[in-house]
Amino acid sequence: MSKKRKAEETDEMPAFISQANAPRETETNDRKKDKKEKKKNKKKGDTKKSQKPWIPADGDAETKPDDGTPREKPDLEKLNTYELKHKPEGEKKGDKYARQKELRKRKREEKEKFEEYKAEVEGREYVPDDAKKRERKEKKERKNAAKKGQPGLSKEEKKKLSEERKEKKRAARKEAKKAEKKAAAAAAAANGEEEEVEEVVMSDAVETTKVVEPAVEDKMDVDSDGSSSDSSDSESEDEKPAAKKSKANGVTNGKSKRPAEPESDSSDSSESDKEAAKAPKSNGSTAPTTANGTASPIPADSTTISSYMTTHSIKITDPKAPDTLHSNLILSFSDLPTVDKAHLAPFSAFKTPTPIQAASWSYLLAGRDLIGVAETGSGKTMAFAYPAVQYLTQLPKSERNPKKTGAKVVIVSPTRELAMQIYEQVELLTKAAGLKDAATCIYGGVPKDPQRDSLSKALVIVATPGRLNDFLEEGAANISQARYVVLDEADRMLDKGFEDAIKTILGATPVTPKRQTLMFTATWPQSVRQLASTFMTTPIRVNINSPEDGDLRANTRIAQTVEVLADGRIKESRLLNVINAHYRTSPTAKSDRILVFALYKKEAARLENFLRAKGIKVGGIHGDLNQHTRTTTLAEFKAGRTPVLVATDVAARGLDIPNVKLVINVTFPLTIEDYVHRIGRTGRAGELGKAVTFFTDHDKAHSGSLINVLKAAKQDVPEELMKFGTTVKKKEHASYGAFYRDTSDAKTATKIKFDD
Ligand SMILES: Nc1ncnc2c1ncn2[C@@H]1O[C@H](COP(=O)(O)OP(=O)(O)OP(=O)(O)O)[C@@H](O)[C@H]1O
Repeated sequence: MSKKRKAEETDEMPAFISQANAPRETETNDRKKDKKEKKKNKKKGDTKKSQKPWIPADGDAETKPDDGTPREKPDLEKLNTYELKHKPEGEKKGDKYARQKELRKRKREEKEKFEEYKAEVEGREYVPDDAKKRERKEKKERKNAAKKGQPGLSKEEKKKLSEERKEKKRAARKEAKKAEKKAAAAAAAANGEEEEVEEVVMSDAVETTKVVEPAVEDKMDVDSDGSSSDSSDSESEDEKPAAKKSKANGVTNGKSKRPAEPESDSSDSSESDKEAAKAPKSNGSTAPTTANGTASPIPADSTTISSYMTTHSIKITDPKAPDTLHSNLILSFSDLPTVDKAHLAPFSAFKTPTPIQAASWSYLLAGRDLIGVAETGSGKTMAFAYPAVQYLTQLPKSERNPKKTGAKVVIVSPTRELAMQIYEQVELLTKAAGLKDAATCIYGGVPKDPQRDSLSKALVIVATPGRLNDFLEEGAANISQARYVVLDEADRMLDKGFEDAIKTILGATPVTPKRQTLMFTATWPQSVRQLASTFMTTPIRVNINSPEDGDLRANTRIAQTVEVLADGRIKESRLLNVINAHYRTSPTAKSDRILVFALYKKEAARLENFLRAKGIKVGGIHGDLNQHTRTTTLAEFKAGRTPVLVATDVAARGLDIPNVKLVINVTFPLTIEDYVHRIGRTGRAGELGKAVTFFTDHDKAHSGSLINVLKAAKQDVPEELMKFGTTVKKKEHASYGAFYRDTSDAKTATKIKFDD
C-alpha cells in the first residue's frame, strides 16, 4: 500500500478501523498522540468526545444494561425550552440529536420573533434571517461571478478599474445634486421667488445679526486664512457637516447668530463689540431663513407690522435703539430661522405665533437680553423655549456634551408644578430638534438621587430655585457655561422669598453680557425692576397689552366678578352656590374644571373637605401635601376625573390646565399680582373664562389695586367695592424701597350685607 493510500485510509475510515489496520509505528505514535490529547482535554476540563472513535447511534444500547423497560420517546414538541435543554435519564444518542435540533429550532424561532417585534417597535420593515442569508449568498455569488469574469487582472488594471468605478459614482452624485438644484429653482420660481434672493437674504442675515461664535470647524477656517470660507467651496463634496449646518442656518460664512461661547471668559473682542454683535438691526433685515432652509422674504412689510403692533398693543423698547421702528416681528412660523421643518412640530396645532412670540423671537434668536411682559396664557413658555432649543442646535457638537460642559440652558420657575410643565414643553421642542433626553427637571419634595444623575446628562435644566441651589452647593450641577438663562414668573423670582437663591444661581452662570438673560411674566411691578436690571445687559422690553407704568393688566377674556361679603363666614355656602350655579348653566359643564383658591394651607384643606362632604369630586394642592400627592392630584384634575381643585397660591402661576372655565377666589391673595395670575388660570390661549372673587373687610387694603385691574380690563366695579377706597398701596421691596400711588376718589368703607 502506498504511503498516499495509507494516509487516505487513515482520514476516511472510522478511527477504530484505521487504527487496527495501521502499521505498528503509526499505531504507537497515534496512541501517544491520543494520550497527549486526552491529558490536554482533562486539564481544560473539556469532555469533548471528538477524539473518541465513532460509535453507532444505538451504541448506548450495547454498553448499558437493558432493564427490560421499553424506552418511550418524548414528544419534543410538547417540551418547553428548559426541558429541551436538559438530557433526560437514559436518553439515546439519536434522541439527543433530535432534542438538540428541536432546541435550536425553538431558539431560532424565538430570535426571529424578537427581531420582528424590535422591527415593529423601531418602525422598520422586518427582514427574516433566511432572507438576509439568501441575500448575502446571492451577493457573494454575484461578486464571485464578477471576479471570474475578469480573470488574471494585474494590480494596475484592478486599480484602474476601481478608479473608474469611483469616478462613475462621483459623476452620478453630481448629476443628482444638479437635478436637486434644478428642482429647487423650479419650485422657487413657482413660488414667485428669484433664485438670487436666497443668497442676498442669507448674507443679509449674517451681516445684520452680526454673529459671533463660529462653529469649531468653521473657526479653524476663519483662523487659518483670516477670512471665512468661500461659499462656493461648500458645494464641494468634502464640505464638513458643521459648515453645511451653518450654511443651512442661513449663515454663509460659518458664523452663528448667538453670543460667543468662549472656553474661558477672556475674549479678543471688547464687550461693546459683543454687545453690538448681539443687536439685530431693526430695519427688518434680520431676515430669518424659513423653516425649509430657504431665505424668507422680509417677514412682513412695515405697514403690516405696525398695524399688527397696534392691534395687539405691542410696545418694544430697545435702550440701544430708542428711536427705531421695530419691525422685525415674526408673524408666521414659516418665517422662523430654523434649518429643519421638523423643529416646528410642536407648533403644528397653532395657526400663528402669539404676539409675545412674534415680538420676542427675533431678538432672542439674535442673542439679546429681554424682559417679556404679556398676559396670562399668551404662550410665553414657547416664546423663551423655542430660541433656547435653537441655541442648542446651533452649538458645535463638542459644545453639546453636558458631561464636559455642563448645562447650556437654565430655566427657573417658582413652583414645582410649573417647572414640570415647562419641562414638558421644552421636551417637545428638544425631541423635535433631534436632541434626545437633552433636558431635566429639578425640583424639591422628591428624592435627589435620580435628579443628581440626570444633571450630568442635561443640556437644559428646568428647576425650582431651592433644589437647584442644593445641587450647586454640593457641586452636582454645573451651570458655569449656561449662557441662556430664563427666569419665568420673573417678578416672583425676584421677590424677597427667592431673591437670594436667584442671586446664587445667576452667580454660578457666566457673567452678563456673556450670559443671555430672559425674564418673562404677566405682571412686572416697579418693586422688582431695579433689581432685575442688575442681572441684565441693556435688555429689550417687550410689552403686550400691558402698560409701561407698571399698572397691571389682567387677561381681558376673563369675565371678573367681585362679591363683597359682609361676613366671611358665609364664604363656604357661597362657594357651593357658585359651583352649583356654574354646573347648572354652563353648556360645557361636563368637561369644565373649576379652580378654587384659598390663601392658607389649612383653609384649602378645610374647603376641600367641605366640598367633598357636599358630594363634589374635588382634589387639593398645597404645601402641606407631599409631592407625590400634589402631582397625582393635579394629573387627576387635568384629566377631569376630579373636576374641582382647591389650591393655595402654589397653583396660582403658570399652570396651563385645559378647560378651566371658572376660578373662584375664596380668600383674596396677598398681592394684586397674585390675583392676576390666579384668575389667569382660565381664559388661556384665546379661550374665554370666568372669575369670581369674594372680598371682605379683611381685604380692603387691596381694594384700590383691584378696582384698577377691573377698570383696565373694562369690567364692572361693584359699588360696594368702591366704598373700601381706591388708594393703591404699591409693593415695597426690601432693598429698593416702596412704590406708592395715591388716588383721590377714595371713599370710606362701610360693611355691606350680602344676601344669598
Ligand atoms: N402660537 C400659539 N398659538 C396658540 N396657542 C399657543 C401658542 N403658543 C402656545 N400656545 C398655548 O397657549 C397656552 C398657554 O401658554 P403658556 O402656558 O406658555 O402661557 P403663559 O403666557 O406662560 O401663561 P402664564 O402667564 O399663566 O404663565 C398653552 O396651552 C400653549 O400650548
